[in-house]
Amino acid sequence: MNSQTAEIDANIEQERIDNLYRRSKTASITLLLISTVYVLLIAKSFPLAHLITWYLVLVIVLAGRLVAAHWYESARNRRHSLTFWLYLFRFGVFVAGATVGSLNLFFFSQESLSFLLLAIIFPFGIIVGAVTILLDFLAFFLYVSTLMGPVIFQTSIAGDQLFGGIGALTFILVLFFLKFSKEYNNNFVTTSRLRFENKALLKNLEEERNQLNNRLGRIMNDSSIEIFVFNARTLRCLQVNRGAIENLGYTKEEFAALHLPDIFVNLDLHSFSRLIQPLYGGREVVIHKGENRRKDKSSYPVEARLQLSKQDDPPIVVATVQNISERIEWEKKLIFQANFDQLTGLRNRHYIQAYMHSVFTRARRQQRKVALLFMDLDNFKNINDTLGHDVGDELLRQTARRILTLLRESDIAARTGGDEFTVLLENLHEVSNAELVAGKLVKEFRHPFKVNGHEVYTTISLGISIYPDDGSTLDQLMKYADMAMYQAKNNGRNNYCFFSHEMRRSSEEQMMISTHLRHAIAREELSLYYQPKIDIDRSKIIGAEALLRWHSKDLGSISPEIFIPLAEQSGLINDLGNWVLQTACQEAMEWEKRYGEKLHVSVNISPQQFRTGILFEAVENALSLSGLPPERLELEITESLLLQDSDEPLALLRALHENRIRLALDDFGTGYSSLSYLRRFPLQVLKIDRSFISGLTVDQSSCALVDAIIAMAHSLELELVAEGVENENELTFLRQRGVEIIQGYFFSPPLPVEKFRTLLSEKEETPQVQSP
Ligand SMILES: Nc1nc2c(ncn2[C@@H]2O[C@@H]3COP(=O)(O)O[C@H]4[C@@H](O)[C@H](n5cnc6c(=O)[nH]c(N)nc65)O[C@@H]4COP(=O)(O)O[C@H]3[C@H]2O)c(=O)[nH]1
Repeated sequence: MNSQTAEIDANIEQERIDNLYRRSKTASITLLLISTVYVLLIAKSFPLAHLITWYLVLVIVLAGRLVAAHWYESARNRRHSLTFWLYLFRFGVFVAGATVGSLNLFFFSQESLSFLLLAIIFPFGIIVGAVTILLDFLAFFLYVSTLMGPVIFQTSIAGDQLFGGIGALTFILVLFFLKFSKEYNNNFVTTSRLRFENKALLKNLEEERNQLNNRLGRIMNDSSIEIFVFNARTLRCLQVNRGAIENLGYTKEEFAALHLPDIFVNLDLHSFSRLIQPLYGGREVVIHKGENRRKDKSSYPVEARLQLSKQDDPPIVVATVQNISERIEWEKKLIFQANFDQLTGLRNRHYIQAYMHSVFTRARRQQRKVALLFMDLDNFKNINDTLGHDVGDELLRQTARRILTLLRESDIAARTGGDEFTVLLENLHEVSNAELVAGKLVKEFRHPFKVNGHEVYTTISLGISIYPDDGSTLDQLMKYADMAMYQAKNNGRNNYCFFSHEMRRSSEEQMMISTHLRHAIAREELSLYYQPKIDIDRSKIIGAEALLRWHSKDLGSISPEIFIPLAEQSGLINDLGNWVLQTACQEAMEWEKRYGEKLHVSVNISPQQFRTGILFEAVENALSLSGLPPERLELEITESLLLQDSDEPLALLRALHENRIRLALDDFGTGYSSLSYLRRFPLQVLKIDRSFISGLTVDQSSCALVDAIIAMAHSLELELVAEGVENENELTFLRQRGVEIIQGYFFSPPLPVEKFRTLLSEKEETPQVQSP
């Protein structure tokens, strides 16, 4: 039995005994009254002295019970145990029952039936009352047996059948009363138990709730969050937790004199009432972001959750307040990270994207234009690769500063990519204003940068698009400015260019051509033409240059001068280049097989093919597939490749040279032709560009230049090829200066495979001018 059950049992016992003693007073007095009446009723039939004696005994017994009840009430639990009081009560009941019952023992008459009924009804009446009063079965049993025992005894010994019958009936009724009392007592115990158990349960719940409240109270009090309780009407501060005291610097007593506006900056009675209005309408919480003022008048940002308790009178507002300084700092950092470029501190692409909407709206409203200037550093990649990333980063930082010095405050500059910068010029009256800024920017970048001890030269190419003339979305404007920038680059870099719709058309056209070009190999639309190279002295074809042709089934014939740059831009040049290498090598082997001619074949190689690093493998592959000896393959490279800062092309050219592949420098004289790089690179052939050849007969300077190139080639022991020879005069000029190999329309244009084969099969000493 656990302590709670024992306690409940003790409580039930206590209640039962309380009940017994409490009711015993009334019961005793009632019994005295009934007995008095009864004695008076039978006084005539029995000696009076006996009856008075009995009556006195009864009075004494009942007085004893009253004293016992009084004694219990005044001294219960203090001096004696419950068992003592129960025994005492049972004893009292026994004595009282025996006293009353003895009446029928001593004063019984068999003369009259009415006496008999009276003698039975009298104790029965008492028992009926006792059933509900005597909540102790043993006490009831003692009472009933002592009360009724004498009557049953007297009737059973009377010898009269009727008397005997009544006695028997009385006995049965006594048994019934005993059973009833037993059940009544059990009921009492059960109901009391239930009641005490419920009470204990409620007490437990209450204790738990108090514990929880205490714990919550403690936690709330110790929390760093500030908690304020205000009178909702007067806004007087009623209660605060430790967090509030510590954060605001007031004492508890000082708080008691404060009102909400003393703590919450910018919240007076009126604005606060408006703020908490929804709480009266049923909303649970109102969130208020503002500032709290400390005692020293400093303030800090807070987020307050306001809740209303309408049950209190007057209603109270509980404000749970959190210092959000750190959160705001984080938010600021996040906003910065999301919108600003970490390296340069300029805005980033995300910012521009988010900002553009309002820029367009403003421009529409004010009927002004917006210019988007898009630029990149012309040789940033080289600087980064050769001088390192630290220099690259610093250069970008200085670029940002340089851009900012030229802009007005209302202009927006952003870094929108690696070395890409975007400038937004709002509020333009004239498009020419944008041109002015663009011109200043380009000019500014002509001055060198001082970066980590290096003097770095970098120019910018800049494209401009205009809202709303060129486009109405940021994507369009960016795309068009980008196109314009590429145009600026094509125009020779270091300048700016406005977007034009012509540009867009040509860009769309280029896009379309690129798309078709992607499928050109698979659709077998490509072919190679071969232009013979003639050894003038021997009047003999000594080789041929392979020139790519594309006849698109959808677009018709497209010049290599159009599709080769597109292939270079899109990266397709590698696939095309590999195809050219394989086809040309195989064809050169065909010439040998068919006509016994061991001619060399020249293939043009784009600088892009050098960048990917797969050229060497592609050359090896073409040679091994065709079986062409490497010394009969000539690769024509352009000057721009040799001008690259990187050592990669040089290493590759050396590797090709070591593998006995011939290397020719194409278009010599058009770029920065210089002796130094001619010496550095393992070249065997120099091709004089056709622009000089065509100028030979008309222009003295071309003659001088060609003379110089020839002298240079001879001094370096390089083989010379003059391309674009179109007439006798040019041929004579070149022959006189010792140029041995000629290529040009004068002898033959580039020919399709079959025609070139026919040319070879004819084996004419000097080929005649032919048409393709
Ligand atoms: N006016 C005139 N032109 C003459 C004469 N003789 C030859 N030509 C043309 O001059 C160009 C010579 O090729 P290129 O300078 O390498 O210039 C080539 C070359 O840079 C590029 N290209 C052609 N095929 C390929 C290729 O397979 N790969 C690469 N990477 N580029 C190629 O396309 C350019 C143009 O090629 P084509 O249109 O075939 O133009 C060819 C040829 O048809 C002449 O007497 N007078």
